[in-house]
Amino acid sequence: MSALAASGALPRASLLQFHVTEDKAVNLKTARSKIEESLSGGGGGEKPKLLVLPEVWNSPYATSAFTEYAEELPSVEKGEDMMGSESAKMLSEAAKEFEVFIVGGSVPEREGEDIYNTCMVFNPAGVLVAKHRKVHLFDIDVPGGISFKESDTLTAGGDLLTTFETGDRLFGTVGVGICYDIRFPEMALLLTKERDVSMICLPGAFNMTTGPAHWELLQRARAVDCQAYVLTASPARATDEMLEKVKKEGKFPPYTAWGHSTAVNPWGEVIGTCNEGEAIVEVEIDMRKSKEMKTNIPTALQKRSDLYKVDVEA
Ligand SMILES: O=C(O)CCC(=O)C(=O)O
Repeated sequence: MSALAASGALPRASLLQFHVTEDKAVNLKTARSKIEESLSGGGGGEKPKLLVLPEVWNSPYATSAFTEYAEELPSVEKGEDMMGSESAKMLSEAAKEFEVFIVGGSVPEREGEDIYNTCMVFNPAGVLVAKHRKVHLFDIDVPGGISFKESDTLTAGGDLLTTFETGDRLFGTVGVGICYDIRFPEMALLLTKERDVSMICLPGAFNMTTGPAHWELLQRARAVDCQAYVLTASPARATDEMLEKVKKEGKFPPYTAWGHSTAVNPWGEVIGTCNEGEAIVEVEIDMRKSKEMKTNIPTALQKRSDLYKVDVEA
């Protein structure tokens, strides 16, 4: 039995769901205060060791806003050089101060002429350890439902598999995707096949059409496909009053997020979730459950690669 099991102390992770406004300074302040709140340890128990923030938390979720709010972000290779990015600086400082892994939701990133939807991950020393640029852009048109075209302003990332290491006493190898990426089982399957992830974190911002139908379903599906935990964090849904204000005074079209930040275990069970308002969802993670599933139902070994392949280009 591992020391972890003997002490009974399983590591915890928290999903931070909060409102996003048109005011970047306010968004930075909100995110920082939610990080602090999630680690204030009211119950006297173990503090979470990993936090997940929502997709696009420093800017309105509007294609017309991304260029204006975009920041040049550091690269993993450049370590602590934050390139003057306020968002990277805040996340790095908070990770270091509170000694916690932060999967920093996503923010619009500028590199040359291109704008990406990018997730940065900081380790408890405040070092950038992973960066994922959304690979599958959210371009859909559901008549009578939702039309959105991220590719109007965003460029898709070219690196499919993003992971970081937390060690076997925490969450093992963790994969990262962003929102629409969750619809592509091949990506999740490759995270398992190539990197043997125990957990996949996906900041997201589903909507009122696909949210009720697919948000939880996709998370449970990916958890069972990959035999891993799936953690998502969404912005809180704007209240009617907030939406009215944006419609009257706002610069960008309003976006109504589904909310419902959720954690699913490798068995496919929802172990933590919330409604549409601001929330902090804290869950226990037992990465041995992922290993157990992979041993007990060894689908990875039973694939008929003679008949079909899920493959990644080097
Ligand atoms: O897949 C969906 O239905 C929603 C995706 C989305 O909102 C996003 O990628 O930002």
